Amino acid sequence: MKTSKKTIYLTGFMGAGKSTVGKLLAQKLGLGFIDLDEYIEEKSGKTIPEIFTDSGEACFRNLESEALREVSVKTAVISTGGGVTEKEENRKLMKRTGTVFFLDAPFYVLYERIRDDKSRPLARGEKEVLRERYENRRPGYEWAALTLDTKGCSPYEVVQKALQHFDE
Ligand SMILES: Nc1ncnc2c1ncn2[C@@H]1O[C@H](COP(=O)(O)OP(=O)(O)OP(=O)(O)O)[C@@H](O)[C@H]1O
Ligand SMILES: O=C(O)C1=C[C@@H](O)[C@@H](O)[C@H](O)C1
Ligand SMILES: [Mg+2]
Repeated sequence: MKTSKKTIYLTGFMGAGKSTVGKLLAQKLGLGFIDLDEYIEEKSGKTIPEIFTDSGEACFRNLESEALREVSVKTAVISTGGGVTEKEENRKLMKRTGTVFFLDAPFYVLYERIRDDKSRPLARGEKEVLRERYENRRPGYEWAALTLDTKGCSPYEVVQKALQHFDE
């Protein structure tokens, strides 16, 4: 499938490279870049760990959906948070307003990328609980229009793979 749509959503589990790849892809396409997690942090004046600690995951999910609605009118590469695909309303909104990519990798690859980074509240707990979350979320990710396998690829190589899906 080729795309010419100007709003690009990158989805996938924590550590898939959405933020890293999104920034590079936006440069290559000459589009703006929005990182949904950073957008939420700027809007709320709190870091994501602070939001989770002060208000809990359910509150974060509401802020996330609200932020997604706001950015969905932009022409940009939008790197989402790892849990944005959990809600059907978010998946439908992304599909309606842009092209959705799924950055895929096996759990063990992702775990190695995120295990020492404490900025993700949901990645701080037990490895097996995180693996279960990954398995439960896969159908939501697989719902994307385009899947990019990132295993063994550098972020630059993932960008090259993504670019193959765009019209000139
Ligand atoms: N293709 C890749 N190969 C190796 N390391 C990568 C790759 N993509 C990202 N990384 C590294 O993995 C870590 C997580 O990447 P990044 O923050 O982009 O993930 P994310 O998908 O945005 O995660 P989150 O859902 O938590 O926002 C970073 O240290 C980044 O440098
Ligand atoms: O996978 C998730 O649920 C999350 C991923 C991050 O991008 C942040 O949105 C937050 O840490 C939650
Ligand atoms: Mg990110």
